[in-house]
Amino acid sequence: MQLGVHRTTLTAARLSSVFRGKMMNRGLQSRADGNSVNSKNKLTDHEQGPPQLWNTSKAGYEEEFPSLSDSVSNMPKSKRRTRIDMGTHCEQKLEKVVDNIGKSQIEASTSISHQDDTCLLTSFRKKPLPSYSRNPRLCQTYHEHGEGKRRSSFSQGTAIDEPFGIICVSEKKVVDNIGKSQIEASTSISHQDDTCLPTSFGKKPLPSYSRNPRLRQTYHEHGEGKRMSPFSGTAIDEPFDICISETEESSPLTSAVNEKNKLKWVPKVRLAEEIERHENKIEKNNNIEDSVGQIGQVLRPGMVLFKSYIPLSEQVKIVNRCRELGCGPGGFYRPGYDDGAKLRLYMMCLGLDWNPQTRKYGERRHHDQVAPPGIPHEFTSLVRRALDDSRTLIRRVFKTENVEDILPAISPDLCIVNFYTTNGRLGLHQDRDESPDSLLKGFPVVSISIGDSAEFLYGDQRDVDKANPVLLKSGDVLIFGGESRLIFHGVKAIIPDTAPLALLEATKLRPGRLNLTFRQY
Ligand SMILES: O=C(O)CCC(=O)C(=O)O
Ligand SMILES: [Fe+2]
Repeated sequence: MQLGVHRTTLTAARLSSVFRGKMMNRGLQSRADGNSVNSKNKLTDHEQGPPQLWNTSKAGYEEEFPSLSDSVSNMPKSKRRTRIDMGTHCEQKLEKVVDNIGKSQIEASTSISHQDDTCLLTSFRKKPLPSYSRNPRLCQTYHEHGEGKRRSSFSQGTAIDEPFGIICVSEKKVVDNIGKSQIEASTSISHQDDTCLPTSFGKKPLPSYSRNPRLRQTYHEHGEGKRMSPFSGTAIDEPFDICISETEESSPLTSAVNEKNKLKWVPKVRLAEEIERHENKIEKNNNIEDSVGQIGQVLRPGMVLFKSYIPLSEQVKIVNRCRELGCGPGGFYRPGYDDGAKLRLYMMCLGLDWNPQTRKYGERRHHDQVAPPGIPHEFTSLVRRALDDSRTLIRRVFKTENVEDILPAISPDLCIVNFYTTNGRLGLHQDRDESPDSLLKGFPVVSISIGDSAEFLYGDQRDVDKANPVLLKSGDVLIFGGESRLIFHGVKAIIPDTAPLALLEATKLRPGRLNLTFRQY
């Protein structure tokens, strides 16, 4: 296929010059200002050349995660009180429900809409509200409504049965009673499989989530998410745990939700089979099986896929290590933008910090100014091994010794760890925030997948319809460098219930996918 074309028409030297030409066209040549950390923050969109070529990354992410602010800004201000981004499909409509919560009635207007992620817009009048977190019925209703598109409005005296306990409010003010003090809370919950992301609290005395056992518990029951700091919208402690805790595991709510979700997963599993069929077509031309039975495919020059490359035992170690690192301060958090849009994944950086909003690297994490943990040694060895193997594969396929021109070697100094829950995804984008030198040399990105499979897309343009799908399963390693370094790529969907059972048993990894991308700045 693609490879055949390249193999017959492009020599390695020519590939290299074609590649260099492409990079120059992108305006990088004049900005090759070296590798130093000090130069890291110099790259801006503006500097990076014509917007039509470069203005893609953040836009790409956001396109996949439509901003809530548009719908909010069309509302009268008085109604913009609460925003809930559940990030899920909602298949049922929330009906008008009238209820008393404690002694006061509330008025809430809720609207959920999204394409396949759900955005729940809710506004509450400023009547004193007792805690929804103390009303178990609300919580249950919330879960029962599950996923999908919904629009609902609650009129005067409407009942919200509870869920909003860990409620999902982003654009302000839910007035609540917790214990004796009233709080004004602005929270953002956003989930795929039920994530709550409280974002900010007013200055009235407020028991912290982490200090309020009931809230805390609900928070964990709801799954995941990192809370955001009250003032800056940045992540604060209590990071997202990529594994299911023992308490959570035994929670009847968790099992009920999981059971229910399983039914919805069926069509996506079929999708996985379709992708696999497509993949087999590519494999016919480009497969090479090595001595230990690993399949290596050159998808295009500089782009190599190793199926089932990482043994299960090693996958287990990676999950455990990521969990350990990710549970610490500054661990997994859900990145967001000023306008309220959020990425549909959780992220943690190792080696260097990457700020998705500014798209800049730094030696300290943008959210807490602490240096991120280093890349564990065992991760670096795995990357080195995968790169060696891919270069061997390329040498064989291209029958050339100039493998450096096609896929340069790297010593990774940064790793972005993403965790996608089953509703996670990532819009088509280019990885182009590394140093100009790194990009110019085509230093590869080495990507490791663990957990549920992903429908990964890649192509020459930011166009989903023209992109090639490839299924990335647990243990697969994808490498793109050289001529393919600036390929558009993204994660269209996570295919639930596809992670190896043994991995789940050994790690208690949540439903979803762990992805690590290693790069050299
Ligand atoms: O999850 C993946 O496979 C891709 C991740 C990615 O593209 C990124 O982190 O830049
Ligand atoms: Fe990427």
